[in-house]
Amino acid sequence: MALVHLNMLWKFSQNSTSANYLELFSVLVRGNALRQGSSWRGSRLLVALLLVALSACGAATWLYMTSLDSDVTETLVSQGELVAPQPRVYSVQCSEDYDNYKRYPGCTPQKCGRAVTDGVVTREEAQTLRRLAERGLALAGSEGGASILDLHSGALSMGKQFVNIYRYFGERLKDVFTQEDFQLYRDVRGRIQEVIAQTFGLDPALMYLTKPTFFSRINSTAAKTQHDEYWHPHIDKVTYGSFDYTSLLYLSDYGSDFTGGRFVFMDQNGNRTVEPRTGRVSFFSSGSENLHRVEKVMWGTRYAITVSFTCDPAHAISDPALP
Ligand SMILES: O=C(O)CCC(=O)C(=O)O
Ligand SMILES: [Fe+2]
Repeated sequence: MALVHLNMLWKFSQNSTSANYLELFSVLVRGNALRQGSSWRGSRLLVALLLVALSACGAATWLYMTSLDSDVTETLVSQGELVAPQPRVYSVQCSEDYDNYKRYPGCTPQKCGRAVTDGVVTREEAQTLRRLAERGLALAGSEGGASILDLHSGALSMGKQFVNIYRYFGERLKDVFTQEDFQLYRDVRGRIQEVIAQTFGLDPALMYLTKPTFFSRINSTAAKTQHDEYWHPHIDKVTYGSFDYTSLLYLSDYGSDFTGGRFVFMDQNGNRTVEPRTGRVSFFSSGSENLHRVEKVMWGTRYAITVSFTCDPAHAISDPALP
């Protein structure tokens, strides 16, 4: 279509000489200049004034809209930063959620907030855990969205459901995971527990690992079941019940391994994001003071581990172990 138009224009221009065009143009310009003189200058001034007024209106509207927009995003920690040796801590007021549960002195949140540290798990350790996740999830995986491997219960996404890796793969698992892999998971879990206790002023001996604790792999393929829709805003204490402190250990890098997939705290006055970085631990009290979501992954693959703690010994689980 566009080609036909271009051809027509070309043929048209062949029939009129450029001299004719120039003559016509100069007559028009001279005629206009003589007739319109000062009124032309006046209308140019008017147009300029109109443009200035319009830009001022535009700027004012933009300022007003951004001040109302609750979607304004602040980056708490970017991928490129290295937060070490001390965690970066942001305090928030505790919600009343904890009042609905039995209180455990030395553990139940009295101080709430969120924190990020790159000083607890090394990049190498995170890469080893990532390879563990890759091998485990390669056994099956969901049909899209997020895939989960829970080393404690053995739950592994398979198509639209879950299988139990310990039952389904039995002895063959020894070719996939080593005792050292599980030892590393236990070490890392212990260090995360320590840093959470230090940050929130708790007794680490009164905190217990709780379920689910899982590796997640997220890519940009469309989720086929609700299970695999990882992006919904949620409160961990509501979603998982037993959680008092949630931690996330990231096993890949925002920006180079994947895009999208930032972690978003959804506060009343705006969003605050944490950009995943290999070896980064992000942790927070699990009540509604920390409503959050994960952005949809646009490109690449994002790996993370969710490791969470309860104050209620009845909800404690033992560390995952190879059978
Ligand atoms: O992977 C993340 O960054 C967050 C996952 C999450 O919100 C959860 O496991 O409850
Ligand atoms: Fe969550």
